[in-house]
Amino acid sequence: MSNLAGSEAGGKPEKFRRQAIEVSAAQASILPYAHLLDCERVLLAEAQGRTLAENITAPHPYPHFRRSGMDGFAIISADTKGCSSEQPVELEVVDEIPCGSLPNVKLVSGTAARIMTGAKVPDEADAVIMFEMTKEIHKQDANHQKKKYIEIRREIEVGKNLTPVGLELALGDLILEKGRHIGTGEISVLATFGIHQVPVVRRPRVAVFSTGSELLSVEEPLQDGKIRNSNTYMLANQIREAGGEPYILHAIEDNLELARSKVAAAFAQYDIVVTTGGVSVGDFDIMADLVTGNDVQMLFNKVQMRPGSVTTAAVKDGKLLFALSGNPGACFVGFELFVRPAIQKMLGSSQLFLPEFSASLGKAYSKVNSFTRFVRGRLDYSDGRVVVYPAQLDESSVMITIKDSDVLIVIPPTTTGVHAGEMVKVLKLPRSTA
Ligand SMILES: Nc1nc2c(c(=O)[nH]1)N[C@H]1C(S)=C(S)[C@@H](COP(=O)(O)OP(=O)(O)OC[C@H]3O[C@@H](n4cnc5c(N)ncnc54)[C@H](O)[C@@H]3O)O[C@H]1N2
Ligand code: MOO
Repeated sequence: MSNLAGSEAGGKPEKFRRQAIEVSAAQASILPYAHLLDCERVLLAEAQGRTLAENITAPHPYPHFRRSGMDGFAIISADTKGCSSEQPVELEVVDEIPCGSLPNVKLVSGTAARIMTGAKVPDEADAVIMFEMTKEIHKQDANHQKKKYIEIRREIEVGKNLTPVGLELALGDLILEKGRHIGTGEISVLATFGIHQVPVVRRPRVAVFSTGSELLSVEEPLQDGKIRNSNTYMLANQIREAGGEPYILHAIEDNLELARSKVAAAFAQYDIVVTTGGVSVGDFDIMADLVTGNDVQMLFNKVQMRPGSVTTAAVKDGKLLFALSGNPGACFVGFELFVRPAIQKMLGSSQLFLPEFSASLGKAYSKVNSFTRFVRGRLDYSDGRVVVYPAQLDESSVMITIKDSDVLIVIPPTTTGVHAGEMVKVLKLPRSTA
């Protein structure tokens, strides 16, 4: 279906007269519309990957009791003063303290308590000597009662093998700050402090539309001239990685009015709408017109970047609409640079953008460009240095190298290309282990 409904001023439709803005300006224009979402509580076992909605402070010190670091004997260290192989000291073993139990007997000078790793050390003891450094001796007293002693042949210093109260955290310490992504270490902390209902920010609900009559659904057999809709699934995964909840909706047909009503309906239900394709200047590229309607405020429709120069963003009913390119490489990059920060901001995250670092370029990159390029790349750590290699095929239309990429290499506008060995800025992709 034709889409010649676009506003035509001066002969050419609006979509041909776009003003390319800088990436940072485009990113900044989005953020005021990404509002922090409300808090919900989830079970600890389901908290992985979520974002904390509240500061968590320590409800008790950790550890909260003095703990033995070894299997051995709790002793009063002063009893070992001056002892040696020539002058060993003998202590009577008067108690046995397994993990989880409390001491039964008050220790006095000359006595020791057998104790296991992690058990509470008797208050009177100030050190633990490990089994391997003692010799057990069995004796009978005058009443023929069996008694156990340990022989110690060296001085033991105060505090040896003993973990003090609050070594890791004091009562009231800030343990985890709101906005923090919950990963393995955070889960361990939350479990330690008994926070079994975790306050997290609700995930943004992100609707994904594809456009284009060339698209087949993934279960359909291949047809000549058509391709399967891979971007929708790629985007759904990126949304999940960024902390959002993807909702795959039916494709938008190349019909402007129908598209408008579908997008409007989506905004009633979802926090963000993302589309892929139909954003360039082709006869059936309706997204350009869709973002110029009365009820839609366009933020940008061209960015000084490759791939994805036609990436478009708009606001409708106070919510963000991202119209990403249909070319898989451009769609991928557009999401990471613009949609990810919006999702992260809605989650209250402290890290909105992909983390940046510098690395040496492993292979010359010779393409010239007046716009900044975000080139898919692979990290290599050989010879103790971080080197990045641009993908062999990095065209906007190429899909296959996305799977091999850890990073986006930022190549500034250049007329000469960048030589091997030059330092380049690199953006870490979420899948990266760097
Ligand atoms: N005359 C001009 N033509 C083009 C320009 C231009 O400035 N002037 N820009 C080019 C650039 S750069 C890009 S990038 C593309 C952007 O195109 P669209 O975003 O409008 O996307 P489509 O035309 O719909 O599709 C492009 C390409 O991607 C494939 N595609 C689309 N959707 C999907 C999907 N869901 N899964 C997988 N692949 C998809 C589609 O079949 C096309 O091959 O425009 C250039 N043209
Ligand atoms: O700018 Mo197009 O969006 O990739 O190459």
